[in-house]
Amino acid sequence: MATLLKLFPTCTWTGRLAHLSRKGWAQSRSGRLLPCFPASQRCASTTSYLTVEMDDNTGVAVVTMKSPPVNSLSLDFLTEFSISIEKLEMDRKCRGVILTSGLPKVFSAGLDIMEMYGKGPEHCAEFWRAVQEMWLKLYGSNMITIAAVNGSSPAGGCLMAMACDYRIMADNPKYSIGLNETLLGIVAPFWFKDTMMNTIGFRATELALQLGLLHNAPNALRVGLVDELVPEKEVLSAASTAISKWLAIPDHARQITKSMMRKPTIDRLLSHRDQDINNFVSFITKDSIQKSLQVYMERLKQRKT
Ligand SMILES: CC/C=C\CCC/C=C/C(=O)SCCNC(=O)CCNC(=O)[C@H](O)C(C)(C)COP(=O)(O)OP(=O)(O)OC[C@H]1O[C@@H](n2cnc3c(N)ncnc32)[C@H](O)[C@@H]1OP(=O)(O)O
Repeated sequence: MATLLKLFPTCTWTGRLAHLSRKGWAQSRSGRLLPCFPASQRCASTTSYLTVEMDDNTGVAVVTMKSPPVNSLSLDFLTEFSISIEKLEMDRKCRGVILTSGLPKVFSAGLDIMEMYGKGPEHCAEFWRAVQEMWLKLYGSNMITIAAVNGSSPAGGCLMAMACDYRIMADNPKYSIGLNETLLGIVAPFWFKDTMMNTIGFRATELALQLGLLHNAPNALRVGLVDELVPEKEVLSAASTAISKWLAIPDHARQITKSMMRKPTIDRLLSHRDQDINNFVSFITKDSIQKSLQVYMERLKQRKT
């Protein structure tokens, strides 16, 4: 408990653990005093954008993104996200993470466009490093990672989901997922492309990236961008069921296998990290690209009227 309190300073215990720590014993029917073990030990910590609920019994943490209106990935959000994943990674009891959204209709709207619009080169560089960090933490995690995609998930939101080991999406044709960067007049970087290729293969990625395809849920399942579709209300419970299969595999064997599959892709970014930041900064600060972002944002806002 001490370790978890160190990791989650704002931690509040739920279930019967608080009761146990006060009393610690229960009376059996025959009247004997028996040590009382809690049925479940849950620990929840909340930051500005995330809630992390750790269940010590299962070793699974549910990370819920809650940054209204659309869970866009701002610099602050990304920083908090990476810190939370790092903390879970260091927690020896945590073997798996379910990533989901606490907002209706949206898993994540992807990178916060306002972090890339009208900002100077230093800010853009800091932002891009945070985007890289989020991906490195998630794609390179030793933990089992399941994305419970309970809403739309364009661009950076899709990257987040693809960085997980398994994706379950709400069976709602109104929800879409994909790397739609070209629709904004921008280009998905090589490691976004690599992540998608590793997920759905070369040809499907070539089509998806050039056309900026946002697949609705049934199409996402068809191309293999998600692994399961379930009724919206069941996304989280389906993720719990799915993760139990992964938990049954010995950690060391699963982790080495995961690393074998993902390391070359991760190493490619690590060995070009600064160059990738410089590319991003010089691309995104171009007047023509700034104009494209402005037009895209205006269209987004007009859609509502
Ligand atoms: C060399 C490499 C160079 C560059 C690489 C860059 C890679 C970029 C990756 C990205 O992730 S770019 C972001 C792409 N994201 C999108 O295109 C998503 C846009 N949003 C939507 O499609 C929808 O908002 C939605 C997610 C489907 C949700 O729809 P809904 O109807 O529920 O909400 P609404 O559209 O009304 O939006 C509410 C509110 O939020 C603002 N918004 C939406 N998305 C973003 C975003 N990504 N960043 C910042 N702000 C966003 C939207 O404008 C509305 O604002 P308002 O209430 O003030 O009008």
